[in-house]
Amino acid sequence: MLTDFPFAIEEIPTLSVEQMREVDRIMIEDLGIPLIQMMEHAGRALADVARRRLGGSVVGKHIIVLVGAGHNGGGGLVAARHLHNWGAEVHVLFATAFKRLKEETQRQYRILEAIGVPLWHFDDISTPIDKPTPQWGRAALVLDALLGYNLHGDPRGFYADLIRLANASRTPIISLDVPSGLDANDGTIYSPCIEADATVTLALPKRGLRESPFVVGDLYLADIGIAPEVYKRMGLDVPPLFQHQPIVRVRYPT
Ligand SMILES: NC(=O)C1=CN([C@@H]2O[C@H](COP(=O)(O)OP(=O)(O)OC[C@H]3O[C@@H](n4cnc5c(N)ncnc54)[C@H](O)[C@@H]3O)[C@@H](O)[C@H]2O)[C@@H](O)CC1
Ligand SMILES: [K+]
Repeated sequence: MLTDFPFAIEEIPTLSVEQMREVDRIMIEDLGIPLIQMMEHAGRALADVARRRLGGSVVGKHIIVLVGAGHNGGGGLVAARHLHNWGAEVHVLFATAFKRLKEETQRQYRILEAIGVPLWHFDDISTPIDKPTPQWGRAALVLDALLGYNLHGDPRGFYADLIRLANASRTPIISLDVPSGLDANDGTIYSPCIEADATVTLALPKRGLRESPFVVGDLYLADIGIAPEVYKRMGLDVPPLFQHQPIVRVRYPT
């Protein structure tokens, strides 16, 4: 199912970051759908694609989840929880301190802490940053939930360190929404940028994804429950993308 190519990217409206923010605003403020609900769908979709790309089961598989301060990070923490529940050995690496996390992301952090999923702040790990930490050698998969559509400029500090570590590890990477380091609006590839094997983007593709298939990898589109009325209100004509399944593959022009 997930391997179908029901839609070519040019058949689907691609959104600017500003339009995506407007989708969020209408959903939350006008329709009363809380962010945490969309975040749950986002993270669950990321976990589903991870399981599928690992052959259908994650039992005993070592998965590293890279998490930033924003809602992209929150989605990564949701995915970490579902993969843990499905039997994976999940390690979460944060690029920043708990107090810097956005409120909804802190909530997800506390849930994982209560469950007992290993949570590492990047500078807890004394390993020199230029050598992959031991887990990287064992990892079957890395999930990139460091930066989403609110990236501004070159990734800084531990974000940059984790991006370099992930790329250097040669472990397959699945990015949430956009590969961290790629500008969701104009496709600028900042330095460093995650080189994803796959990207699970949310609701509709962001414009920047069209320009750079080589860092995006295989592109999946995940249903996070956006009502068609939201797009109508924005003057967007969106086909019924998720009529058969909650996640669809999107193909780039050959
Ligand atoms: N409708 C949607 O599209 C939804 C989107 N969600 C997620 O929310 C994300 C956007 O969330 P946010 O607005 O919190 O932003 P992000 O999660 O994209 O990250 C912003 C954070 O990263 C930091 N940052 C930005 N540029 C940086 C740089 N160059 N170096 C280091 N740190 C940097 C900022 O300080 C900020 O804390 C989307 O990408 C998506 O993953 C979902 O949670 C909910 C619904
Ligand atoms: K990301």
